[in-house]
Amino acid sequence: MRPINTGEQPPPRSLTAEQAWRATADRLEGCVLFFDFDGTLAPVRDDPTAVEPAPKALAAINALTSVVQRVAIVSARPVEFLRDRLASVEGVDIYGLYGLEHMLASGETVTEEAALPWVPTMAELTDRARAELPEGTLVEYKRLSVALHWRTAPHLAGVVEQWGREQAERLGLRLQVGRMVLELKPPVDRDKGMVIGEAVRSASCAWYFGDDVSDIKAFAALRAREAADPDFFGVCVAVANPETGDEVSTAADLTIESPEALGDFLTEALHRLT
Ligand SMILES: O=P(O)(O)OC[C@H]1O[C@H](O[C@H]2O[C@H](CO)[C@@H](O)[C@H](O)[C@H]2O)[C@H](O)[C@@H](O)[C@@H]1O
Repeated sequence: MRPINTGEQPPPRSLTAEQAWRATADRLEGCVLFFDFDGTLAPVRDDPTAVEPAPKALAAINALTSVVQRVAIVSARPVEFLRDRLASVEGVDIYGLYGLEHMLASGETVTEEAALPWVPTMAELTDRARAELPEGTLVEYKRLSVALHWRTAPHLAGVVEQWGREQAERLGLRLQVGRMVLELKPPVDRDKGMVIGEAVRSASCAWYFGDDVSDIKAFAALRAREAADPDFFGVCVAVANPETGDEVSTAADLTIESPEALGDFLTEALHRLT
């Protein structure tokens, strides 16, 4: 299947973790750490409701919140889900549904107004998907988007993709591919790249950790910020997996083997930065 919404792939550059942490140490007060959730912080599971962040990564993030200026999660999941999974971490900002939702410091969740008229469409689409798609498809309703999963029935990939494309055409929705999933979203201009582009305007340094093609736009936003301001230091980190192939790693500066290995990497980072 042809990838959708992958964004521009920036050229790779040569950077070691050691060099990256050293440059970060010089800019700690203006440094933001961004993390994707599924496949990055949380190991992939068959059941999307059963995932939990890797404990070591979570513990390191908790400690890092008082070392850098800001830590934020940027995910396709709803804010409510992320808030529940990250309940043990204090001081983390949350952007959900590709930035259609975000959580304020007060704890209140704000939804992008342009997306609200699409709530009924998503509910109807969910009902239709559950009625029409073959058994084995997992339909995940997320209020402002619908994810169609085939992880436990890989043979259904083609049928589900075809159905999703037809519905997107019929309803005027946008598509986002992911790891054994196709997501239908409102036609509202909001993606991880836009979230990052806005969030790093006043930062002097930022890291983005991601595993999937939707994260490449976030990488591109860091590259763009760096191109506009040579003093800004951005680091793109891929969390490897066999499903996405090397598309994300190719666009990244550094690659980490798994969410569990991310825990080790962040623990090491804590030692380097404190
Ligand atoms: O932006 P992310 O935080 O990376 O979210 C992307 C999608 O993650 C979830 O699906 C993926 O993880 C599931 C649980 O491990 C797995 O079963 C599924 O195959 C993966 O695609 C989530 O369920 C989706 O809604 C997100 O779009």
